[in-house]
Amino acid sequence: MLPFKIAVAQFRGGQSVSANLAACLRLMGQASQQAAKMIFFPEASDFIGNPSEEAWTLAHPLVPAGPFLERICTEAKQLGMWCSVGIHEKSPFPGRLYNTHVLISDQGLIIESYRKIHLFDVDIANGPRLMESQNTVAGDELVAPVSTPIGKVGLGICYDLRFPEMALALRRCGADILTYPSAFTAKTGEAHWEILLRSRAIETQSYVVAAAQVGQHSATRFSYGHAMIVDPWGKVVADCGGSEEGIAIAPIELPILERIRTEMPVLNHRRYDIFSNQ
Ligand SMILES: O=C(O)CNC(=O)[C@H](CS)NC(=O)CCC(=O)C(=O)O
Repeated sequence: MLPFKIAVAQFRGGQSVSANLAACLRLMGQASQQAAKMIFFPEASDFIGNPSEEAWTLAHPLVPAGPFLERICTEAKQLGMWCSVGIHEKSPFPGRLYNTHVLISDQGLIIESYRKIHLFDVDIANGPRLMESQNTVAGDELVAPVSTPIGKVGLGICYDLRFPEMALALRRCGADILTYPSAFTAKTGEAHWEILLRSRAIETQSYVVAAAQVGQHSATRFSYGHAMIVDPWGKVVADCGGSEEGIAIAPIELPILERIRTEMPVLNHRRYDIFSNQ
């Protein structure tokens, strides 16, 4: 049997949920034409760059899901395509949201969700100053990798990819594919994005799939793009580039992953007797 193909997507999100939804549906159509079994969308695919009071009114819980997620689920079912998507989820704390990664099956069902555990509170000279925790509540759970037709998918989000202990924990829990829907800043993206993604792939010997926001979202917000797929050897096998909306396709070949893990069994070589597991 041929390996399943997946599509990693990028687009320039904005404040309008309907415009962002239209972009996602366009990209799902393209992925379907190329026979992708699963599509991966960026962090904050529902909206990005809105004032926080407006974000609170636009966000929905997962149950019942809001119109954005409902429509993506319907399309996933119609096309028979699995889907990973980053959205804002309304939290029980007034005015505050979770930054959530949702996994949808080819039956259009929400199979799993993960709330970002590392929040991006940074202040870089001549670079971004973003205080995510001002309107976002951190999740506090790692979610077990999800069985899908392409393999077991471990869920992260954006800034999480800077924390190798999380990637390794997902690998120990059985992940074959690590996913980081993202909205990386231009400055940090240029310096770190590809290196971080390849590092997580090499050290966990897993596929890494990172969908991305791209381009200018608002006067103050610009994302780096380069949505990509990295194979378990650390090779970039798909890259959407730094400017355009689009998808890039690659096959997921689990036999290659198994061979790499067998030939160099780094997981078995870890010295937890010296370096604590925690
Ligand atoms: O708030 C939203 O609506 C969407 N969320 C984001 O854009 C998040 C939090 S501000 N961005 C990142 O985590 C960038 C990380 C990054 O750029 C790095 O680690 O260098």
